[in-house]
Amino acid sequence: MVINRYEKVLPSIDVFVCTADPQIEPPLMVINTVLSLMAYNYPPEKLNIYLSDDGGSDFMFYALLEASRFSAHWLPFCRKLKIEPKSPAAYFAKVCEPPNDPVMANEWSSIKVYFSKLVVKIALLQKSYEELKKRIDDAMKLGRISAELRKEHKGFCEWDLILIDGRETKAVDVQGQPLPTLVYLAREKRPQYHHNFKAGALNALLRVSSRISNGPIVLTVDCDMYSNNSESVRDAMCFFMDEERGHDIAFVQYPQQFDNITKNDIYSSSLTVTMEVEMAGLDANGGPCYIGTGCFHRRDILCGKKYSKECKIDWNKENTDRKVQEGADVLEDTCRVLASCTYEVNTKWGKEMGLKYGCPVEDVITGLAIQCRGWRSVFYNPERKGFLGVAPTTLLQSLVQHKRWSEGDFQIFRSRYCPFVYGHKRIPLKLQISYCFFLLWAPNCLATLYYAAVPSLCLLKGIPLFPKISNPWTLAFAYVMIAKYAYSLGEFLWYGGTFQGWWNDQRMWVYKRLTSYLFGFLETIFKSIGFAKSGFVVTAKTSEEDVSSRYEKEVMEFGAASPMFNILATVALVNLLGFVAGVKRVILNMQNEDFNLLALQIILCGLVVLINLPLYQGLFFRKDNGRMPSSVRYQSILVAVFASLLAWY
Ligand SMILES: O=c1ccn([C@@H]2O[C@H](COP(=O)(O)OP(=O)(O)O[C@H]3O[C@H](CO)[C@@H](O)[C@H](O)[C@H]3O)[C@@H](O)[C@H]2O)c(=O)[nH]1
Ligand SMILES: [Mn+2]
Repeated sequence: MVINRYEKVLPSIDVFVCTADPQIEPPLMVINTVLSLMAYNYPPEKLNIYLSDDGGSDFMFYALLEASRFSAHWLPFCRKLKIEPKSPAAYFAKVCEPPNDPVMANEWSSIKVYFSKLVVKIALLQKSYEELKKRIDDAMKLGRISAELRKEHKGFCEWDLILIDGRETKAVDVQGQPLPTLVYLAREKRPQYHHNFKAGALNALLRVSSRISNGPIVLTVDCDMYSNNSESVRDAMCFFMDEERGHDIAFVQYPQQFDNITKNDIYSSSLTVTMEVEMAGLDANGGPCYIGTGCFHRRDILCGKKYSKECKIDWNKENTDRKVQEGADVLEDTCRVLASCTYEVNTKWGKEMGLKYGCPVEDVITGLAIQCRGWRSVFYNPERKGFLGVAPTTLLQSLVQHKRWSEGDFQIFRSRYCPFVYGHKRIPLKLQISYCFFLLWAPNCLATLYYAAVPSLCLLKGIPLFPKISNPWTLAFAYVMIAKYAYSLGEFLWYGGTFQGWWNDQRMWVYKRLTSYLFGFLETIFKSIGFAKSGFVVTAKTSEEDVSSRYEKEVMEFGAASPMFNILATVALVNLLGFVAGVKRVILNMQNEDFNLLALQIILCGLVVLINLPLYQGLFFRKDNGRMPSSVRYQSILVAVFASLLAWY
């Protein structure tokens, strides 16, 4: 293996973790991610972990401080027991019994006690912190860490960031082995400067890390995506350090996979087919897109370097060139400037350097630009999953997430980065087309909207839209439909899904098109004429107890009112009315042509009704808090009845 030959010259790596909001991304989850990354099987002096906290929360800082202390116990423990995964929460959730060996068992128990205490401590603190915050006017910003805790570390008062300086001799764990460097960064923000969400955070990290450790390889991870495989760094290095084919590789992308998927995956959030089939397809057509998390980059390329035949890297040189000499205090001063909100004004950051600004999917557009500069990317999907994250656990969260994605993707299509224009002669045609498979999600809503509404409305009046069922051309329709769905079912089952899971996936296919893509489409149009501003709605990673218990039971969660639900409920009701009217018409006029004329339409309507069963249940039959809010119920009944009456006359 390349990696063994290169052990001495392994490049150092800077791992970037982003978090934005301590309320919906609990610090405890974030530090578990950080700890799992610190425990990579990689020389610790070459491993540097950076946490960007866009929430700028004292509380997150405190949790990270605790994590840095805990790591001195946790890392030796991981080494000794060779455990996997190396996120303490994920590990202890899976392994409830100590090992058989009595000495090991002792250690196991004591570390578990330490960790449980840490969990309780942080949980209690967060609880009192949140209570405090609630009581005190938010604007006063008084809800903070107690004075006693503040005295513990100067980072609470000053702008301090290096929690563990791997270069220092005292940065060792309880066994005397070196610890990886750990850095906390809360970049400066001011209302008059756009902070550019995650892209801005990653660019600040790129600059700051270049002063502190300057690793030639950078890994970006979302705060919920803990490392599930401690070999990932070494595996990725094999691609970059390959003597024959490594020189033009810009990034190695792992799939996004999740820890909290239920058996039948009610919101279709496992993205199995996307990750296993579509990403692999992109890989075969020229390289996967960058999807934000679980991705190893070469720093210079991420910062804008163009490809040329001569740029072979010498990993021997790479390592000695990059050593940083300054002491921690000087470094912190330099870094403060680099992370200030004015630093990027009139620079190329966000345009030609680093991650691109102004697009809700900063990752995809940045990856596309890198590929267009002549670089290759690699998709790597090992058997033991590399990263595991938290998938949305309510219908609305899932729809909102897809709105951001489809909107961002469509925005790329309409921008100067459109693969057919910008990618012309830069990337292969097949890759341009593959990109558009995703970039054109949003306008896809129009066809689905038509098929979900018009045939059922026409059915009310008995207007036929499709060929007669006795017409031989119907066979062509039938063939396409049956082949398509049989194929998709086969694909789904092949990758370990269940039949019910596939059915749920079909439902989400319809729902995403009727809401997420529609809103994404409209917002892109509004934005281009200056009516809307870009945002980034962070996906929640926790939920209330009854919500998560419904998620476990795979009961669809509606709960809050949202215009998205209004659309779904109205379409479902129109189809129900259309279906009933169609069936009635056929039964009443048995002898005449009606059946022959309307059969296909009735089948389509019937399928839409069938797929909407959980929605009718939420509208009319459920009593729990997750049912459809009554405002949505009344409004959608009103609109559906009105539309049906219009269609009737
Ligand atoms: O202003 C912000 C907003 C978000 N984030 C972080 O960005 C990450 C992704 O946010 P999340 O709400 O989890 O979005 P997802 O839809 O789950 O993210 C997917 O889609 C994003 C692009 O839309 C990519 O950036 C992500 O890597 C990818 O996992 C999280 O770690 C956030 O903490 C920030 O650091 N600053
Ligand atoms: Mn996420």
